[in-house]
Amino acid sequence: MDICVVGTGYVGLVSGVCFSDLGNRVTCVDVDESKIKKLLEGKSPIYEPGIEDFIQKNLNEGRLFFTTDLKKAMESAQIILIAVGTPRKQNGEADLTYIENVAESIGQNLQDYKIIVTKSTVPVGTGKIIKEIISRHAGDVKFDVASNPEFLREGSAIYDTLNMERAVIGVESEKAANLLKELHKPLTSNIVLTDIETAEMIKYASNAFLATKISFINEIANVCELLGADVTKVAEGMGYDKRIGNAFLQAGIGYGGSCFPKDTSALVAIAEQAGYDFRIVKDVEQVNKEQRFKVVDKLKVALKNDLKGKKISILGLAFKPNTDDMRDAPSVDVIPILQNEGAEVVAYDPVASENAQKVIPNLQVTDTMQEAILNSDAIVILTEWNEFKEMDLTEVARLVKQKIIIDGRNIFSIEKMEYMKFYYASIGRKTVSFN
Ligand SMILES: NC(=O)c1ccc[n+]([C@@H]2O[C@H](COP(=O)([O-])OP(=O)(O)OC[C@H]3O[C@@H](n4cnc5c(N)ncnc54)[C@H](O)[C@@H]3O)[C@@H](O)[C@H]2O)c1
Ligand SMILES: O=c1ccn([C@@H]2O[C@H](COP(=O)(O)OP(=O)(O)O[C@H]3O[C@H](CO)[C@@H](O)[C@H](O)[C@H]3O)[C@@H](O)[C@H]2O)c(=O)[nH]1
Repeated sequence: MDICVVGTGYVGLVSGVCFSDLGNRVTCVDVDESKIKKLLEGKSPIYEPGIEDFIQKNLNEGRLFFTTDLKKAMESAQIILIAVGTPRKQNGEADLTYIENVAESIGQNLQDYKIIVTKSTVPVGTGKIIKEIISRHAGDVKFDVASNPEFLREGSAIYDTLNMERAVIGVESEKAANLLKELHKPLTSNIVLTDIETAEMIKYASNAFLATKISFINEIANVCELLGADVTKVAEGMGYDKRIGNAFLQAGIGYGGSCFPKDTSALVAIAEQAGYDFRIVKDVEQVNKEQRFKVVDKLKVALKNDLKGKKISILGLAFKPNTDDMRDAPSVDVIPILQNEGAEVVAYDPVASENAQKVIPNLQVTDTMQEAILNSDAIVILTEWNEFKEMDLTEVARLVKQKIIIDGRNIFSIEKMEYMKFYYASIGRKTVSFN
């Protein structure tokens, strides 16, 4: 098939690259000239393990193209995938400016029948808005709109796409249904065929449910701390029950990233506009907002409320491992508090330092973990990179000034920390103190 993908962020780029690897002819369009220039050189504007090999292979084999020219890109396409951003507005709603602009441009350039598919996460009813905008410009040219929400995770985006658990296809014509089913055939046999509004809702419901699991286990963790129970064991004990499942039960400093925070607040806004008060999701958001500050409280306890002049080593800046994405990362809220309290904050992240310095003022970063923890008064773990899980604690003990670790991601066992004689405060488990 011939596909045009609009937007080369995570979703556009990864779907474009994967569909092209499956033998389709794919042209990816972006208004950002610097991104297209990089992509034409086979370089990825986003950090995603394995993506550059995929880009280069498909560019070389002549199935993958990049351009800033939407008109040219959509000329021979049967399917146009819209994958532009839908960021959060001040009032919590999804901002549809990019979507509406793309719909205008598609309408202005539509010459023959195409299916215009929204992969971006958009409020229920957006498919209708896109259709209206395109119709205004398209004259007599026939087209279909469809919804095909994306479920990939950053850091495992290619794997998630090539091994997708389901494809949700929201359509209003049989022709569109057949073509989109055909497109997804090599990827999954679990195709949920529905109307456009339902498909749009499936995406928000999925993200809000996963966010709910996280806030739920974090509240269990907070109660565990008060009662002396261990949340990691509680999660394990719950997770064997297939009705519950073990995924998304890792307690910590809560969720961040480009999706859960904005999509939960968009769902609250969508419900509100429909006249419904979505109480559970509002509480999920509130719990999550507070959870990231647990590490600050624990650090203050460890350092007896005196952060002034203390060297605090932050390990992990990105919102999760295997990405350099800083959108809604806990580090963005945590680090300025420590700086304001007079601490000397030094941070290390395997890939996100450059992006972090754009959003956290006066952030001092190092090239290695060892430099970051040298003479440290306390280490604070904000992201569970493998490099941190595998750190040599004997070496750490030698480098730091005080053997204090505040772990926002529960990466070490309590037993190991007791054995190594560290002060170790984590989430939802007992604190290991100096004897
Ligand atoms: N990031 C994820 O992991 C993920 C996963 C599933 C769904 N989503 C959803 O997918 C959508 C895209 O997310 P993202 O993280 O890939 O976005 P992003 O913001 O990283 O990238 C969007 C891209 O679209 C480009 N763009 C904007 N207007 C354009 C136009 N008129 N023409 C061409 N290109 C244009 C931008 O320059 C940018 O490169 C969002 O709705 C998001 O909620 C994201
Ligand atoms: O048990 C868990 C699992 C995750 N997280 C946090 O939750 C956030 C989101 O993690 P993850 O879901 O792995 O990353 P995303 O790349 O944001 O992916 C989510 O958001 C995407 C955008 O909508 C969806 O496509 C994916 O299906 C959905 O998992 C991160 O901050 C994680 O640290 C936890 O705190 N505990």
